[in-house]
Amino acid sequence: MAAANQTFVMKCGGSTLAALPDSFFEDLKQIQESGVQPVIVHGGGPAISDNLAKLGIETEFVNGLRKTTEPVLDVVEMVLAGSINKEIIRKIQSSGGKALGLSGVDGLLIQAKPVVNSDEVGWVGDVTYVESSIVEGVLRLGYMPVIAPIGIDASGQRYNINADTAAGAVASHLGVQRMIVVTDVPGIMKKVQGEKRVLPSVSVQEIEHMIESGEIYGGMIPKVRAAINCIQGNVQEVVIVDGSEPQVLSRVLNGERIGTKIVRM
Ligand SMILES: Nc1ncnc2c1ncn2[C@@H]1O[C@H](COP(=O)(O)OP(=O)(O)O)[C@@H](O)[C@H]1O
Ligand SMILES: CC(=O)N[C@@H](CCC(=O)OP(=O)(O)O)C(=O)O
Repeated sequence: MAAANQTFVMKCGGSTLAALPDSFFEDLKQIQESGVQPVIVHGGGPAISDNLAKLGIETEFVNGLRKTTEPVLDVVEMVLAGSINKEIIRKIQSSGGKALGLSGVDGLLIQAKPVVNSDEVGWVGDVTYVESSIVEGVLRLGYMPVIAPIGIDASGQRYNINADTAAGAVASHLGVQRMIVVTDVPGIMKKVQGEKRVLPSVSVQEIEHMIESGEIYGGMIPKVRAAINCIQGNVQEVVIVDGSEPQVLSRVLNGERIGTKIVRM
């Protein structure tokens, strides 16, 4: 196990949340008990899409970002800060862990401004500041913070923030060394001699090249962009892993080579 009192950020994607086995949450509880402090930022894209469909509200993505009108924003907040956040809290508590749910709106935790192409995507935000003292306070109380990626600005306007982007910003502002991105694929994959393989590590340059060539696309793009942004600061490495791998979190914390590591080079 990694050194006591080490804090790491874990981003948990909507693609994998429902399928995470009980053993994932047991692992999380053991990590917490060992004194390593997880900070969770979660997504929930598929659940948002399901709820919008049920309500008959159309939705579309522009370069991986959901076009967010006022009615879409209502559903995004309801699903992320409501049902998904509380489902994660219940699962952690059922496994004996201690968790406290927050959205980025609470205590002005995630402050945001409109993204540059807001004329295209509507109420989508970029993070301007993270009130890390709130996260640190929750950790001091002995709870793992579980954060829904809704942002807010000085006027009280809410924003829909991509969960990878929010997690990267939380990691940067907290100054943690490691961010673990839990998703539904075993890492960044690349075709090598006709066979798809997981890349054990990848540099910023290789990522840019793979985006250009179309080998990295869709939901992987905000992940690698967030990773690139945070490894320019204090964060030393971002690891992308599959949540269905047994004890994936403690294996990463123990230094096992699993998934794809994005490192400064
Ligand atoms: N090079 C790549 N290697 C692995 N997955 C990739 C790659 N490029 C794109 N993807 C896609 O990214 C998806 C993960 O992103 P996403 O569905 O948004 O997950 P999450 O909900 O965890 O954020 C994978 O399921 C896969 O379809
Ligand atoms: C702006 C934007 O696209 N926001 C995302 C927020 C949720 C998210 O990012 O969830 P995943 O991690 O499961 O993809 C959305 O509305 O789907």
